Amino acid sequence: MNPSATVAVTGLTVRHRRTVALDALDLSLGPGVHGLLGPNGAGKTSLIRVLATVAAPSSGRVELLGTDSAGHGERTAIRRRLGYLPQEFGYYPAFTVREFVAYVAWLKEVPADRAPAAVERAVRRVGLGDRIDARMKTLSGGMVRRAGIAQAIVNEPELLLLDEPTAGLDPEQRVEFRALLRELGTRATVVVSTHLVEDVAAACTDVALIEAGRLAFQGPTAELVALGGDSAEPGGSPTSAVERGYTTALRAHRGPTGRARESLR
Ligand SMILES: Nc1ncnc2c1ncn2[C@@H]1O[C@H](COP(=O)(O)OP(=O)(O)OP(=O)(O)O)[C@@H](O)[C@H]1O
Repeated sequence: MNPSATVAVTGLTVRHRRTVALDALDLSLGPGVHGLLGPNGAGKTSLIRVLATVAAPSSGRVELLGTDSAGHGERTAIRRRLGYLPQEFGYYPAFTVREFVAYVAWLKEVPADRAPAAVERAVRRVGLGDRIDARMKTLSGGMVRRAGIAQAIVNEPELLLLDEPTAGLDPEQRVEFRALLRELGTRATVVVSTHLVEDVAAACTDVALIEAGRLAFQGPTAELVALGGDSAEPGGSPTSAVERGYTTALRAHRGPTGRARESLR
């Protein structure tokens, strides 16, 4: 396990009643943008929820930002330094975008003298500057998602966890959001769960592919692309190259029986 890792997970098992969502997973991540990929039900949300400290592991060890997250006090300290966008999140519909993001800044203990500027900067960074004083209930679904991203980055987190952040964003916003991700990943450890391979091709330095609660592939995006081999189609796009790598890695992980087995690396 890399000693400089900001996320170090060993033997992580998460069970929901009889379902094993994560099966003794080992994972180590450092700064950069990590695309978290996998089929429906692979365990992506279960993993992000444990990393966000909102769900407890059934067993295993989870070290975040150099601290074991098992202790209550440690979790509180970690939360100040992380940002989290859940797949679905609640908000007071009568809050303005500014109030919504400021409330999270307060929860994260952003110093009061710095909070107003931090809120404005986060809202501007997601392209909602002109709607900062609009009430949440008047926003479109994609705008609510962007407000959700703003609350996740308001404390300049060292660990940023985004569960399907591009769902509902229009194409222009997706392009801008990917640029923001790349910028955030120069300093922070960013984990983005997504089904959109375009997100991975455009914004992720690394990929972790999970299936049936186990790691099927982990490495630089270029390595996943290389696994897919040369394009059969002339002028194949970077997106189709990631798709081929994804499929090849999953098939190798499943083996000839078609069932998941040990990870590739
Ligand atoms: N609250 C729950 N109760 C029971 N089973 C659950 C619960 N949450 C998740 N599961 C199960 O755990 C497994 C992993 O689910 P999880 O949501 O982590 O997958 P995912 O990779 O995020 O899926 P998707 O791509 O569909 O969002 C699935 O089999 C799912 O049905």
